[in-house]
Amino acid sequence: MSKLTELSLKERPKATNSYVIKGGKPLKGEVVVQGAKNAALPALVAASLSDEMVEVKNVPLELNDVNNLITLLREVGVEVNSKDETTLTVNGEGWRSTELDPNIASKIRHSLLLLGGSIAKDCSLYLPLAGGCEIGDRKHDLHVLSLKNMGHEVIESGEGIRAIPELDNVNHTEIEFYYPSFGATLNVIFASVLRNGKVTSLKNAAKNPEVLDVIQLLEQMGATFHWTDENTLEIIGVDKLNGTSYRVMSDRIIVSTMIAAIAVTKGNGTIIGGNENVLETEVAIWRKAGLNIQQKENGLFVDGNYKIEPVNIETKAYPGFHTDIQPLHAIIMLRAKGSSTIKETILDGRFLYCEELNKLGANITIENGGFTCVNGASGQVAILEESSPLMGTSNLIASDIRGGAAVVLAALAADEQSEIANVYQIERGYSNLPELINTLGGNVERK
Ligand SMILES: CC(=O)N[C@H]1[C@@H](OP(=O)(O)OP(=O)(O)OC[C@H]2O[C@@H](n3ccc(=O)[nH]c3=O)[C@H](O)[C@@H]2O)O[C@H](CO)[C@@H](O)[C@@H]1O
Ligand SMILES: C=C(OP(=O)(O)O)C(=O)O
Repeated sequence: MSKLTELSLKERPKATNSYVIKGGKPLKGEVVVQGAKNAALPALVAASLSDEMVEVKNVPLELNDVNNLITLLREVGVEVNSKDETTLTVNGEGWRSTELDPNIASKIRHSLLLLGGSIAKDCSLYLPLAGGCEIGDRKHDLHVLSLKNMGHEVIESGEGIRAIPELDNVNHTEIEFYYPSFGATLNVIFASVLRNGKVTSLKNAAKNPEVLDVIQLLEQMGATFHWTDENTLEIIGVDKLNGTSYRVMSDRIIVSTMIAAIAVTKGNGTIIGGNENVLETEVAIWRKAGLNIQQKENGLFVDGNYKIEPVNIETKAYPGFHTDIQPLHAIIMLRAKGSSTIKETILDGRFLYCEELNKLGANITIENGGFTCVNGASGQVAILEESSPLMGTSNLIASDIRGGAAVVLAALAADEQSEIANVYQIERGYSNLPELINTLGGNVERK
């Protein structure tokens, strides 16, 4: 078993600054997607709640966010080792009270989950403000209020959050969310699973596939959950969690990325590991738009060589249209005959990528939608009109993970060459986007 040391991290290939994309070719063939970042990150925190070794398989180990979380877990005393290219072993016996390094904690959103983790392990934690994609005001009030409701001390300052477990105060707790926050649901779960004999009831819990994946891992570790109605999750605390081995689900956002890549280049191919059960709303919309998408035994087959009709969408909590997938949907709509709209109701800053698409010749305007987003900011609508064929350009910028990936896909559909900078953002969520695209016959080079 090799240890992921600082040295081995330094020995990783030199960071890529930009991608050079030569467009104009239909993507064809078969491609395999990696494990889901947004399931793997919480799975690693869940695994750290046991004092025994938990093996987590199908972890996208090359991702910047995964490496940052591993560093933070080690800072709090958790032992994390690599077993092979996609498997980590985690042992949480050494959890200790810590103040986390702001340089790392502030780079990722899911550093927030260490709050629930540390409380579960009866350790105090100072967490500098979490980061992640800059896609609007990303609030954390539900995280803080829930932990306080459970009886713990949580002190906020402008720079960070300090959580101090008060396990003697803990009793049965009822919590209700005004919105099914993904991260806050996980924090409630983590802070509750080890409260032996105590029940936490969470109304309006997030039920997205990544949360259900983590629940499945925790059940395998001996945790007890019960859905008392469609949206209320009861967590019945146990006194210990055992070691196990678990495989993280495939990344449904990368599956969607490859669907959009095939669609915008009018190609066809199979995305191995694709499962329409976790993309029901999105796949139904894309079929309505005209894509031929078929579930096969080994994945999703997509034929993009059809006329695309405009379809209007609105992002919503699962099972609604996923906000992370709307930039990829926009790429499919670039081919539509007629205008379409995207209403973003969850995060107010998610349309930065549209400016980059316009540099390639797209015809998108952003309007104030006259509604309020989940985070309280005023909401926007993107209006996508038909445009002339796209033309490559060299001054593209990746603003965030999914917006950045969307711009790469648009450049694939453009004539001539493009270059996109700031791909660190893309590589927080896609370790091998150029390789995935090149496997299908595309041409994306790292620079
Ligand atoms: C690492 C990870 O898995 N990130 C995903 C997760 O982020 P994250 O866990 O941050 O997303 P949430 O579901 O918590 O947030 C969604 C919305 O709720 C608001 N909110 C959230 C918490 C809170 O305490 N108060 C509050 O108002 C946020 O500002 C945002 O407007 O879900 C997002 C929404 O599907 C995705 O875009 C991210 O890819
Ligand atoms: C927004 C995302 O991630 P994060 O919450 O980590 O910024 C994402 O995965 O698209």
